Amino acid sequence: MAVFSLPIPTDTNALLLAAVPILAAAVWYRIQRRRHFNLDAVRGPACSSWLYGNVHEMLAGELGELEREWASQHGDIVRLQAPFNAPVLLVMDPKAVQHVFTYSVDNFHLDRERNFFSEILLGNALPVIDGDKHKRQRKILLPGFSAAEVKSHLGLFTMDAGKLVEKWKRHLDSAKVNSAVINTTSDMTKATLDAIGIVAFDYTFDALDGKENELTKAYQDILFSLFGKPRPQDELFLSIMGFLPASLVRLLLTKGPIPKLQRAQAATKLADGLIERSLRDKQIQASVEHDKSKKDILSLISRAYTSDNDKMRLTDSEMVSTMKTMILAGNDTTSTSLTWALYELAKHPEFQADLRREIHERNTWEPTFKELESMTLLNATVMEVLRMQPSLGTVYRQLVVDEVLPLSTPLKLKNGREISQLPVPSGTKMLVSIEAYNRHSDIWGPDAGEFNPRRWLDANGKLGMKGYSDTMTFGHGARRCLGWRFAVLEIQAFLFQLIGHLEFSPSAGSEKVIRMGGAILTPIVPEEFAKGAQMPLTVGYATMD
Ligand code: HEM
Repeated sequence: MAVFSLPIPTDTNALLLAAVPILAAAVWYRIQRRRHFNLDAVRGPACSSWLYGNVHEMLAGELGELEREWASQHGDIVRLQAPFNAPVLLVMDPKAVQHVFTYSVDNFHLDRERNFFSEILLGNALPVIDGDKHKRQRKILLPGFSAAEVKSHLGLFTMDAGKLVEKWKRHLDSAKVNSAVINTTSDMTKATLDAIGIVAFDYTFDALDGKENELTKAYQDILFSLFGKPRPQDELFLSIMGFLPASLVRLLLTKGPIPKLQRAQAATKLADGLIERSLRDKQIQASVEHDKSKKDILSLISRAYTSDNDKMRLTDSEMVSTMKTMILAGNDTTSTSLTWALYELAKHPEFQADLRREIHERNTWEPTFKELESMTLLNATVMEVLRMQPSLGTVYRQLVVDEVLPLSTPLKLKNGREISQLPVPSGTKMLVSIEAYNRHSDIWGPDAGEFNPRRWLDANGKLGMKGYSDTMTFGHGARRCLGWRFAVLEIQAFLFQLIGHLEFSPSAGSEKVIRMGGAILTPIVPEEFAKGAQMPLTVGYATMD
């Protein structure tokens, strides 16, 4: 019998039956391909050191510089090298970045080794935990960050911004000058620390008034000193930690003679003491008075703490960790964004003048939440600054399952083959670039690298459809920044006062400023690296219309 005369199954069941082995073979083939895909096939820059790798070159440089160069040579996913030739993927492809954030808590965990350092500062807080623990804690905290709660802090933000304006005006008056160069970043950090102290746990730092406070000093530049400008041997140290059990690493880091970490330990000890004292007072207040009028986050959480529902109750150590997170995650990020906002506006004087006009048109120094929300240029400025200058330029992840990354643009491999999705094995480490997403020309057009707040406006000059969630500045998905509404309102309120009252222009120092990533996007004058964050701008009185 000829082959062609073999009976061909014609009914649906038989067709399905025949399709099963074919489908199974296809699935098996895909799984095998995923498993056996070798990341060495992904292109990346040459690396001269097997021992140190080349990740540190990127983290120690100006944010975005090397990333852009590598993307133009190798594509939007680049293979870098950690010490001992371990692959690290630099992820800049927009679809892949979104995918990582969306599945962060389950599949793309925090980087194990870097997380040990965050743990020293924060304990078992939200930005340090993964999986179900993370989901539970986030559910408890979310109500404290709702739009209604956040609105109630506007008066405080306006007052603190007013204090900063007064301080800089006093500086000009006492020097009897109309303008002077001021290191804006230093006072900005103090002003936002004062705000977060009250907002988070009703604590008065009075940092802007120059009150000596051990905690203020301990937290000054702490993230930059811990994570900023890593050296090759720091990356080697991290890699060696990867071979050790977690308990031994924790022992080494907490008891070892590492100056950076000793400073972090000291800051943590101080913060723990202060927060534990405040916490005890709040718990007594919450249980005795049932005072629902207090809006600070600690009061809100304390009320939850007295809840009868076990699942909705934070433990003592979780409460302390949460408060430390508010100070660390909420302060440097916001003050940095504000500092970069002044820098961008100083470099764009016409736009600064237009924004000032919009502020003066309000005829008030105490705008309501609704008024701030309705201000076209103010919101366009905040969105554009957050796009161009994301406080966290890069986040670190480690895959805990085999995954396939979807890609916006096909990726060319070393052998010339193009792939439209990238299989990545479990355990792979990744640097996920928020900055690359925010400046990607496929999303933002050919002028993606330029500061242009008007890109947020439609043809009628009104705020268009895009909003704060269109950039990756606050992350995305299950780990999206809990405090984004706080940050946006605080930045709006501060810019309203600062631009309304004062005028900012570049100085000789600000022309030299570079953007250091690694930790928080920090403005640094390279030849004065030891001085830490600096943004020297010329500050003068604004012309009142
Ligand atoms: C401009 C200011 C801010 C920026 C750019 C920013 C950015 C971010 C980003 C990118 C993440 C996600 C990190 C990741 O996926 O690994 C994050 C998480 C977080 N942020 Fe912010 N943040 C800002 C302000 C704040 C403020 C004011 C607070 C609190 C008052 C805050 C609290 C948090 C917390 C608790 C998390 C962890 C969320 C989670 O893991 O579920 N942030 N932030």
